Amino acid sequence: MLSNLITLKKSTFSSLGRYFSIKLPDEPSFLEQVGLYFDQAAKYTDLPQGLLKYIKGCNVVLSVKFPIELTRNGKSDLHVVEAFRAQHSHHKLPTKGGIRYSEDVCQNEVEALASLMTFKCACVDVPFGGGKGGIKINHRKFTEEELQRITRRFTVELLQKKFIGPAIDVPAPDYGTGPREMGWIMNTYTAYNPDDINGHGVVTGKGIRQGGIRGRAQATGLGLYFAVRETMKLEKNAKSIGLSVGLKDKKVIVTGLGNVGYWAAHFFNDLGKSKVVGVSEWNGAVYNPDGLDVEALLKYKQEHGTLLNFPGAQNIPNPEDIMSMDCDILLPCALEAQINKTTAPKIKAKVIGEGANGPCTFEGDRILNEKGCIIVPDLYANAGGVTVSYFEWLKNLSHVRFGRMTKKYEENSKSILVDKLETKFGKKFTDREKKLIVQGAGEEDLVNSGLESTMVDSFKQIEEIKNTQKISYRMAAYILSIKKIALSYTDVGLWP
Ligand SMILES: NC(=O)C1=CN([C@@H]2O[C@H](COP(=O)(O)OP(=O)(O)OC[C@H]3O[C@@H](n4cnc5c(N)ncnc54)[C@H](OP(=O)(O)O)[C@@H]3O)[C@@H](O)[C@H]2O)C=CC1
Ligand SMILES: O=C(O)CCC(=O)C(=O)O
Repeated sequence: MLSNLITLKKSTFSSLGRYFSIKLPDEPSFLEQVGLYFDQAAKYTDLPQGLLKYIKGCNVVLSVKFPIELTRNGKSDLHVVEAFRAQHSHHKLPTKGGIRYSEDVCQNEVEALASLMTFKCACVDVPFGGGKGGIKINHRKFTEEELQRITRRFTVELLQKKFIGPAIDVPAPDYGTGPREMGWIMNTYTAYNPDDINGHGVVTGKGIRQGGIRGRAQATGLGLYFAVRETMKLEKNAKSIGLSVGLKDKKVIVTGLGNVGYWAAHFFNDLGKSKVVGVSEWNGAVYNPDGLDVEALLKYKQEHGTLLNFPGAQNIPNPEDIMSMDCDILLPCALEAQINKTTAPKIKAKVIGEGANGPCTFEGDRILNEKGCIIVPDLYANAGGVTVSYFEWLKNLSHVRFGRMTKKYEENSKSILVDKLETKFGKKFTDREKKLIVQGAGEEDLVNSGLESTMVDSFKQIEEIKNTQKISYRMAAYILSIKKIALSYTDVGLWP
């Protein structure tokens, strides 16, 4: 079956599913928007048109419909579930990308998201092709048991079509999914493939007990923090938007207090010493110009199911309105197209850090650039998640936790060094100093350091192209990615 799919590259299997994503009035679809960015960037390369066309298009898309038995109001009936998985590029394998649960899921959306995954992985040197999947459901309307049956059934559909496996295609969390869903997928895969010793590597973003990695949950938010931190470190950037260098005391608004949004808010507060003044959710937003207590806000959301009426904050009933409130940095961390032709002119932020995929439409991006905003683009800014997913996959293939073989050895040898230094200089370190110097790196330390180094190195590569060509960060990131993907094809040539 896989060989069939591969020979039918560039075709799609969806005659059944809804094709188009939510179309804003007068704006192209999500997939067309990614195509427009790609075409704009491609003009800065001297790559042949045929190769560019191949890199741009989505290789294969699987569209399935399957039945689930549901009981509603005491009556049992079949409910038909629609789901998709797109593999945009096989220039590196496995393909990689999240699975989202949302009522807006459609073929156009998963293709757009899968292509962003290809460019994202290339941008930060993560050796995967791009993939993305989605189940068209409102996860809030199903019980945990029903969600489990839907997830496991979709996994079986993927298995039957050879669309999943540690060497083929490796899903991860996205909007509406998390470690729980990844655990169900892994358990279903390993039940059908008990002889696959690398079975745990079939998904990333799993819970730690299921073979997940410490630091994955935080990774996208932390990566977003590193990305914006690097951008605001540069004096020329800060000057161009009339702000001081750095993140300290900058007013931040976050849309979506989910996995990406919460951790981004946490790190901007904690590490950046910024002030989170506004946060939105799908059913409302809250604003406080003196700063919100992010940890208390998350607890409030978990207890009340809403952010509204959070003590000391002003309610903003329409979540979209939060984007036009006063702030320096806006972090869109919910769904795509939030910043568009209508909302972009009202935005007061000078810096946009794209935690979500595709939060700015092509027109929204044009308007913000015209206003002089700095946009740290999705394909770089939210790449922390897939970077740490790569580390998790490596952990699963090597069957050992990072740091397990080295931590104690490092501690012993550094203790000897500290003792020698104390004897030589006749002075003692304090217990705290000693602990800091001696402690060996554990899994989370190594993950965070690998993530920071990835985000810093990629920023330098993007910055160099930006300066040479005098273009936006988005264009520079696309050019960087397109050139890397092209090289992986031209290095080996075409076969057969
Ligand atoms: N998870 C990851 O590692 C990565 C995710 N991304 C992207 O980040 C974005 C968010 O993903 P993730 O954080 O994982 O998803 P989550 O499901 O964890 O969080 C999304 C949050 O957005 C809220 N929300 C929904 N609609 C709106 C709205 N109209 N306005 C404001 N908030 C809204 C949701 O509310 P509620 O909880 O009530 O549903 C939820 O809290 C997506 O675009 C995803 O593709 C990108 C890279 C990696
Ligand atoms: O962690 C991954 O594999 C992918 C995360 C993701 O879906 C994304 O970056 O959009």
